[in-house]
Amino acid sequence: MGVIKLGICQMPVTASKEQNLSRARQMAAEAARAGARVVVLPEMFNCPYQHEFFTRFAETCPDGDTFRMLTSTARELGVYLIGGSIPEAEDGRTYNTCFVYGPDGRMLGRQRKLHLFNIETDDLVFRESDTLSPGTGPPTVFVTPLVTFGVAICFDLRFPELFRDLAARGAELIVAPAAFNTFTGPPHWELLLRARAVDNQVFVAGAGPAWTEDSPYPYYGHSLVVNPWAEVIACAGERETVLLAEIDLGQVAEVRKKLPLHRTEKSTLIKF
Ligand SMILES: O=C(O)CCC(=O)C(=O)O
Repeated sequence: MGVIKLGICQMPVTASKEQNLSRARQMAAEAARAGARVVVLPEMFNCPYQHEFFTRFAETCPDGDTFRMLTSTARELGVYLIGGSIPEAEDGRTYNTCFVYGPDGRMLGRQRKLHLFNIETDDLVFRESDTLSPGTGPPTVFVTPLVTFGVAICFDLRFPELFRDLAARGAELIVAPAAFNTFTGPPHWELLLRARAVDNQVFVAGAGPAWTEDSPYPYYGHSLVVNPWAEVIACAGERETVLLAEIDLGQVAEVRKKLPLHRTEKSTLIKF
């Protein structure tokens, strides 16, 4: 059980795809220079979180500038690159998809967002399902020589059964590329990440875009890494930053030994 360094690129997202790709690459390089072996980008890192951009910026795997950037960055830096998410076009639909690359630049797999973010409050109205389609099928667990991890995208954080499933299938780390906002972020973001960590006794890492004065969306930032005891071990503010965290994977077994939640007998149903 090793200790790995994780780097989260809390980057600004602009209306220029080219600029977003180059910033993602630069920040991933900064994380790798600081020793990160696993680098994470935020949700919709190549595209503003707005409907008109989802279809306009969508790419079909494996062709497109974003795929080329992700594969060459992972290979040149020799890192596992968890490519946040991008709008992915397939069969006339658009998905919110995370593509994951190994240190040799090979794509290891993809994870589509399973639960679409629909919200209607006084502060924020947004319906992802107006333009995007949800992923289907069981979520992927990525088994690598470094770490076994799963990916859940943003709103997926609100569905504990997804995290339980990933943990039950061996994930020691669950990475959540996200784009929380300044309304639901303050009351819910840290709470959700810590809750998913304490439920499942895993590391949880959330990666959001940075807030800027001219952000096209009220990004919350505050990328966060939580250990299996639900303690925050690294936390960003709202601004652009590369957030680094040392992840001691031995803590997963340690915490599970101290508090064996998932080995207890199923409770007996008593009928009165
Ligand atoms: O769940 C929330 O409050 C935010 C979710 C979100 O922004 C997203 O899924 O993109």
